Amino acid sequence: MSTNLRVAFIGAGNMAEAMISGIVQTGMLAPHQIVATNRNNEDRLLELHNRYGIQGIERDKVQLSSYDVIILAMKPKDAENGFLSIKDEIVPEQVVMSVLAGISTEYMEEILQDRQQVIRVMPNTSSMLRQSATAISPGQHVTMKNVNVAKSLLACIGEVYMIEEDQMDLFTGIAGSGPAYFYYLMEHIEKTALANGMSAIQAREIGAQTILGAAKMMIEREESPTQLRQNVTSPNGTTAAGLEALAQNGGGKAIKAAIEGAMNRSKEITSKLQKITI
Ligand SMILES: NC(=O)C1=CN([C@@H]2O[C@H](COP(=O)(O)OP(=O)(O)OC[C@H]3O[C@@H](n4cnc5c(N)ncnc54)[C@H](OP(=O)(O)O)[C@@H]3O)[C@@H](O)[C@H]2O)C=CC1
Ligand SMILES: O=C(O)[C@@H]1CCC=N1
Repeated sequence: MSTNLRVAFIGAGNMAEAMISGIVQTGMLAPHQIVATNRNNEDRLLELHNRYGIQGIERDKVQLSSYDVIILAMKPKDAENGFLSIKDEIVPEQVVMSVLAGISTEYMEEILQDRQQVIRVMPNTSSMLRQSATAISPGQHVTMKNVNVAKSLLACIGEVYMIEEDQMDLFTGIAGSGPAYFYYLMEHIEKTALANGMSAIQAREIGAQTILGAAKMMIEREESPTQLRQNVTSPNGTTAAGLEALAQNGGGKAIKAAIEGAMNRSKEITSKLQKITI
């Protein structure tokens, strides 16, 4: 499905690129319907233009009034500057999405004012291959039409989940930050494989295929993860030995700590920013 929608990314880093890559692949928007801008890295704007055909334009040359959707994608520490920099150029009919961790719709509405339509979004970098798990929480002034626009735009980058905003920190801990936990796991798989004589190329391919296969089983089969794990585990076999070593080394606790660590950091960002604005 193609549309006339025009989308502006304010912030042109890793997350913006992953989303642009996914959106352009679907053909829902032609590249010229997308602009990306940043603070001052012109080489990066040219790079995105060369890779995806989108417009990469310096901030002061982007006419925000001609875009339907504005997606903020700078770091949370730059949120205040970022939001204030668009405030006087937008109207409430436009929808402002933010992918910033810890930035609430309340913060966005307060800083932008005028009953601005806002949506908090948490994608992940698997957007690059259209495999993101993306959450959205609409603000209080956004129309159902624009929620649907957001859903169909974000469907270009993977699965979309509409969640209550009080679950957004947890979602961030599981899915926004989540790919990094699997990359970390993979780094250790590779390291161990190399230390035991396997080539780096083989280790990467075999480790990734194993993670992919397990993920597909969890998506396509009805058995619980516990059942799927038990199906791999023969009594007194190799998996039992591996799982025992994992438990003895705090594997489960480490996963819980990782998710809660990220979740708590998201909450901390929210409360620190509230202190700045109030
Ligand atoms: N990376 C990830 O996996 C995910 C990230 N996010 C969120 O996405 C956001 C961006 O992360 P990421 O892409 O990794 O960060 P990057 O550091 O890669 O990119 C940040 C971008 O923001 C730009 N920028 C900063 N301030 C402004 C401003 N005032 N106006 C316009 N552009 C500005 C920077 O421009 P310049 O280089 O010119 O300074 C840069 O292009 C974060 O808030 C993060 O929480 C959400 C989900 C996943
Ligand atoms: O690390 C971060 O803060 C961002 C948000 C989720 C993933 N990356």
